[in-house]
This record gives sequence, structure tokens and C-alpha cells, in this order.
Amino acid sequence: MRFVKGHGTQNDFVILPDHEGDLDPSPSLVAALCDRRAGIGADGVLRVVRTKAAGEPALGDAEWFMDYRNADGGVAEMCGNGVRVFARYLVDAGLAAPGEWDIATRAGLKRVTLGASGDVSVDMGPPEVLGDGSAVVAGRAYDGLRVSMGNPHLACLVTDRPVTALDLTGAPRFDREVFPDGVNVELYQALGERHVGMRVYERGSGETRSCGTGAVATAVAAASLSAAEDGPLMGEWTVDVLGGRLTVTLDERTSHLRGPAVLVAEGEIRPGWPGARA
Ligand SMILES: N[C@@H](CCC[C@H](N)C(=O)O)C(=O)O
Repeated sequence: MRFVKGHGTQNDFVILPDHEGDLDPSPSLVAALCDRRAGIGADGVLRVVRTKAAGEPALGDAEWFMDYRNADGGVAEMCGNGVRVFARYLVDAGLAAPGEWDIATRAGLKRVTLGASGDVSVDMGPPEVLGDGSAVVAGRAYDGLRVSMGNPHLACLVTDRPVTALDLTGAPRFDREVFPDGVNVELYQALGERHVGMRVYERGSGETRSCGTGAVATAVAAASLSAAEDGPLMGEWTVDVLGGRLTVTLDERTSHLRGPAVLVAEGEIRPGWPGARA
């Protein structure tokens, strides 16, 4: 089994080329690959499969499907950093040309824009604002906004300490009736005009050093708070995460995410590796 390792602002992935859909990415195989001690180590797996071979209904008209899995082996609808790394992989492998084209995801077609090297940008679609919510982190409650980016988010404002001082060793608590499928929890603070710092505890992966869908949800939450005071605050937002910097652009129609997407290594999983039989 071939693999490539990549990351977007240190949100890292094992990329599995599986053009004709021959692999069975069972939850235990995915979890074994993502294991940082006994496996390769990653926040998730990106399986690269031709859309027509993916066996998923109604993925739309794109040549490639991003089959995204969280580190615990669970399926998620969308991954904003993942789709940018996926696009970089396709260009690097000669499977797509630099330019602008769609990638199929479980959350619909996502249009990526990239050159032969450098940042990758993706049209993330219109964020869906679902209303207020709250999460408890290390015994303290934080209010936030529920936002769907195809996957569920709760972006909470932190004002009592820098987000870097939050204790995220344990999972945030949230209302299971509001989020029956779980939720990605973002904690953010204002750092300047249209500039926020964010940490994230991801559904299925724990704390990660970045989350693209979470960065967009956070910009939406911060913009909606600012809008209450200053009127609609569309435009470009800077989201600093533990692994670097992402740029989110909000307009009346959609949202865009831009940032680095880096391929690190490639190799072969040894046939005798116990995880491959998982
Ligand atoms: N890190 C990703 C989001 C991955 C999926 C998420 N953990 C979920 O379960 O919804 C991103 O960059 O968006």
C-alpha cells in the first residue's frame, strides 16, 4: 500500500492513492495508520479515489473524490485543510493540472485554485449559521455560534484568558441533543481587526493544530459578533492557529479558505505490518 504524508498548517494527513477504489479503509485500518506511535501518525486519512469508482451516491461531476476519515476511523463530510492538501497531491502526482477545478466530497463539489507550487485556495460554499450554543472546557462554559460547513462546528469566543492558555487535554463537553452526531469545537479570541486566534478540538481526532472548516466557522462567528456592533463584516479574515495562518474570505454568496498545503514524505506500508490486517 503506497502512502504520501502531507499537512495544511500542521493539520496532517495520510494520503492513500486508491484510484479504482480497491482499498477497504476500515475504521481499524484508518486508526492504525493515524496512530502516532505504532502507525504513520496523522489527524486523518485522505483516500484518493476516482469519483466513478467511489461507490457513493450523487457525488457530482468531478474526476476525483476525497474520501476523508478522522483519526478514530470515523467518516466526516468535509475537511477544509484536507481538500487543499488533496489538491496539492493531485497536481504533484500529475493527476491534475494547476488551475481551477472541482473535487467531490461528501459535502458536495469544492472548487480549488492552485498553482504548480504555493498556497491552495478552496471555495468552501456558504456557511450555514444554525444559532447559539455553548461548550464547557476544563470546567468553564463558553458561548458560541453553531455553524455547518457541511460538517458541524461550534465556534466559541474566549475572553477570560488567551486561547493558548486553555486546557484542551480533555474533550469539551456539549449538549448531545443539540449535536447528535458530535461537533468540532473551536475556541477563539480577537487579536485585531478581522484577526482571530483559534484552537480546535475536532470530532474524531481530538485537539489538532489547525482545522480549515473550523477556521471558516470561526470567522463567521467573529464576523457575526462584530456585525452586531459595526454592521455586516464581510471580507478577509486572518485566522491564526497553532500550526500557522489561514485566510478566510467571506462574501454574501460563499466563503473561501486559503493557506499552505505541503507534501512531506511518501513510501510503502510494509506488507507484514499488523495494522494493515486490522
Ligand atoms: N480538520 C478538518 C476537519 C476534519 C473533519 C472533522 N474532524 C469532523 O469530524 O467534522 C478541516 O480542516 O476542516
